Order: sequence, then structure tokens, then C-alpha cells
Amino acid sequence: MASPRKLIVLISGSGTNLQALIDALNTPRLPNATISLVLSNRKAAYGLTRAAQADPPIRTASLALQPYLKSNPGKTRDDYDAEVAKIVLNEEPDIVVLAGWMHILGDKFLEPLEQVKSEEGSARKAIPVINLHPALPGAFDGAHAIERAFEAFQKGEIDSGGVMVHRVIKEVDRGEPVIVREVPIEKGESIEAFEERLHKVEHEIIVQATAMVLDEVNPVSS
Ligand SMILES: Nc1nc2c(c(=O)[nH]1)N[C@@H](CN(C=O)c1ccc(C(=O)N[C@@H](CCC(=O)O)C(=O)O)cc1)CN2
Ligand SMILES: NCC(=O)N[C@@H]1O[C@H](COP(=O)([O-])[O-])[C@@H](O)[C@H]1O
Repeated sequence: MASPRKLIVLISGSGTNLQALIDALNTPRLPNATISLVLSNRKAAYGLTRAAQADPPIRTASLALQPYLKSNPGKTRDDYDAEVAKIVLNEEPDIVVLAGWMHILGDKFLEPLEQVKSEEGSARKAIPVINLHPALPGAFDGAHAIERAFEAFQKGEIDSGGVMVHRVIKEVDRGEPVIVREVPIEKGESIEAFEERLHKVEHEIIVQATAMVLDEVNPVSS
């Protein structure tokens, strides 16, 4: 059997989508795959506990922006992004999955992943980065998308929310969609009820999209 395809998962919070990926590892939904590292930009993220409690345990790391800047006087957000890229590239992953990673990544992260050098120094293919976003393409880019969609529904501006996994580019949430799923909002339902249905869809598509993009770069049969 070929060596397992390597995921790195970036998180900031509870990690329920990370858990969906963990639960799918080496099943027909995500065959011959391993999560080599879970990186959080918040050290208190419960997703780090989920990774540590996985069987087998998954390596974790955390690097928060503000403490990084405080302990490295003179360093900038770009330096932080470059450090995140270094951590990621050190793992030599097949794919990077942003699963609730709440930090906008700049060129100092994106560029090194676009031009990964092989041992001989020749450029080889990019490492894909995908992101889970709880909105339809172009609807509610950025943070707090669920709340914004629900509010727009209350105002009669939309009748459906949605979820997508998209490729990550510099423009936030504007990368090519990999999977898009509408999640209708029901009249009179609470935001909690809407969110619960939406998260269920997230937990499905994050696994499906990861498997799809993994198969593009390192097919399971290879
Ligand atoms: N270059 C890109 N970086 C990121 C993308 C992307 O598409 N391109 N997706 C985001 C995920 N995301 C929405 O899907 C998102 C996350 C966070 C923010 C944001 O405003 N972050 C603030 C800090 C907010 C906080 O710490 O609570 C910031 O980075 O200054 C917007 C969109 C991940 N990165
Ligand atoms: N803009 C990015 C964004 O809002 N991402 C959202 O963060 C949550 C992470 O949940 P989790 O930590 O339980 O996986 C998910 O709902 C995901 O769509």
C-alpha cells in the first residue's frame, strides 16, 4: 500500500470539523490518509484536545499571532505568516485544510506553498490549501457569516444559507469552490437550529472536499 496521504489541519476553535476528518481517516470516505499535524492559532482551542485524544494521538502545535508579535519585537504579521508556512512545509503535507482557522493568510504563507521546492531544488507542484466557509460563494465573505446570513434572512433578503469548501487564494473566501451546498433557513426557526443543520452539512463536505482535492494531487491508487 502506498504511504498515507498527509493532511495538515489548521483550526482556531472547537474542532468539530477536525473531528469529522479524524473519524473519516482510513475509511472509504478518506482512504489511506493521516493527519500529521493540527495547528491552532489559539492555544485554548478544544480541537487541540480532540487531536491529542485521537487514536492514535495526532501531533499538535499552536502559534497565536499576538503572543508571537509580543515575544518577537520587530516581527510583523508577515513574519507570523512565514512562520506558519515553515511549520506546514516542514511536515511535507499533500494538503492543508483550514477547518475554522480564523486568521487571514497573506502572501508570506501562500507563496511558499505555491512553489514548493523538491530536494534537487527544482520547483514542483503547489500544496493545495482548502477552506471551509459557512456561506454560499460571494454571499457573506469573512467572519461571522452564519449570523450575517441569519440576519439577512430575517430581513427577507435571502431565503437560504449555505456552506462551501473552496481553494484558498489571497482574496478571502473568493477561491474556486470545490463543493457548495445550500442550507435553507426555515421561517421561525432559531439561529441555533439553523446552525445545527448547517454544521451537519459542514461535517460531510469537509471530508468529501478533502478526499476530492487529495485525489487530484496524490490519488489513493498511486
Ligand atoms: N488568504 C486567505 N486566508 C484565509 C481565507 C481565505 O479565503 N484566504 N479563509 C479564512 C477563513 N475565513 C472565512 O472562511 C475567515 C477567517 C477569519 C477572518 C478574519 O476576519 N480574521 C481576522 C481575525 C479575526 C479573529 O481573530 O477573530 C484577521 O485575520 O485579522 C476572515 C475570514 C482563513 N484565512
Ligand atoms: N470564515 C471561516 C469560518 O467561519 N469557519 C467556520 O468556523 C467553524 C469551525 O467550527 P469547528 O471548530 O467546530 O470545526 C465552522 O462553522 C466553519 O464554517
